[in-house]
Amino acid sequence: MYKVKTFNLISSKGLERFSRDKYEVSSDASQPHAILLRSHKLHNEVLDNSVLAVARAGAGVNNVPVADYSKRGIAVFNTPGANANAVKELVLAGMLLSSRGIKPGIDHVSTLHNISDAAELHKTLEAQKKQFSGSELKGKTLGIIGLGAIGSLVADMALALGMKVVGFDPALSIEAAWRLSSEVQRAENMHALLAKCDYVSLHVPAIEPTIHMINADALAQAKEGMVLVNFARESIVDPEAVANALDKRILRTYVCDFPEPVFYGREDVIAMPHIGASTAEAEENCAMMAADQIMDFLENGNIKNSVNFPNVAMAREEGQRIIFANENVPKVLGNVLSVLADHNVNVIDMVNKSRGDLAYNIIDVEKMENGHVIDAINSIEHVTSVRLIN
Ligand SMILES: NC(=O)c1ccc[n+]([C@@H]2O[C@H](COP(=O)([O-])OP(=O)(O)OC[C@H]3O[C@@H](n4cnc5c(N)ncnc54)[C@H](O)[C@@H]3O)[C@@H](O)[C@H]2O)c1
Ligand SMILES: O=C(O)[C@H](O)COP(=O)(O)O
Repeated sequence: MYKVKTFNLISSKGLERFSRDKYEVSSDASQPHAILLRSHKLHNEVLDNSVLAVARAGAGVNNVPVADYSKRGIAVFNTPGANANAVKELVLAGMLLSSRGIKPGIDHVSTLHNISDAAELHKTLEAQKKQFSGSELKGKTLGIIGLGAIGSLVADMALALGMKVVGFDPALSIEAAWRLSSEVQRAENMHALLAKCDYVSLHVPAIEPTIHMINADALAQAKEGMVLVNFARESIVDPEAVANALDKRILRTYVCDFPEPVFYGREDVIAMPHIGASTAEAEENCAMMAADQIMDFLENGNIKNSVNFPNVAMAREEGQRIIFANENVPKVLGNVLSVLADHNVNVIDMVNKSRGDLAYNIIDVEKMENGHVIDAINSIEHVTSVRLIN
């Protein structure tokens, strides 16, 4: 029986993927084989040695200490693109809220509840509505920083609305480049993008090079009156620098999914409670993808959408499967094969792949009589985890 421990509310559509005869899934599982979570922060959790995999039902893995887990041979997964449409739609809402008097207009209407005569109410509203006029998105320029799953959908949406789109992504993958519309203009650097855009939307992961990438220096380059939209992470912007740019009217509005104390009381900040991915569809997509990835990893050792391990998949053969991870240094695979030879174990098929400092291996072998093989592999220098699947 495999045990999966959950944090956060995970969609039942995902939890139902785990068959009850093979899996025990609960928020209080002890000695779990896998963790399934959303935004719960794992940095302060002591993780049982039983854990083989951590799956983030979502995109951002900044709540998971990935580097520490890599050293322990724990595979970390996310669910690329599974919530991208939900975020894209809220980006549109954010841009519309920043451009039209939608929120103040609705608030104003609710203050007129004591006018009981319909004709008088209509007359008052018509007389006052000029305070809530705005401008259109069509014809304006949107800059997108980060053109991955979300950024590329935001680009398509903006082009369909008649906006011009400028993008910046120095780490763009080939796959993401294929997805991108040829109408997206490429900015040479972030400053060039900031200088010419009426709206700028951030879609980068929270990693060392992106922390506070929107700081005082960057905002000094911004086109006056720009709207900054941040559905990525709070740490991508320096909140003090954003507040300062709003004070100086360099920024017209800051739209974000990550409220900060410094923004309270400001009418030029539209802050939402991290609900970019909070749609039934996104929650289901993420949970189902994460559950499938955990099951294929636990049952077959296959890896898809890991953020620290290489993608590896090998069809199952008769016999048994040995799976091990190791530091990516010479001789480890050779030493493991020597152990198998010493114990008279016949190899049927194998795959070895590396990613950065890590290597991952699947070896299918004829059924072994000797129970000490796994212990022997475990004691080889640089092997970080090993297991046997029957
Ligand atoms: N508000 C929410 O609820 C919500 C939901 C989903 C994702 N997110 C956030 O959005 C981020 C992006 O999600 P995604 O699904 O598009 O991820 P993704 O991995 O598909 O795309 C991220 C893109 O950012 C690019 N990038 C990396 N460093 C960069 C840099 N320094 N400058 C410019 N581009 C850079 C990458 O090359 C990649 O193309 C996530 O990491 C997460 O933090 C938030
Ligand atoms: O990175 C993500 O996928 C989002 O921030 C979603 O977070 P959530 O799963 O807590 O809604």
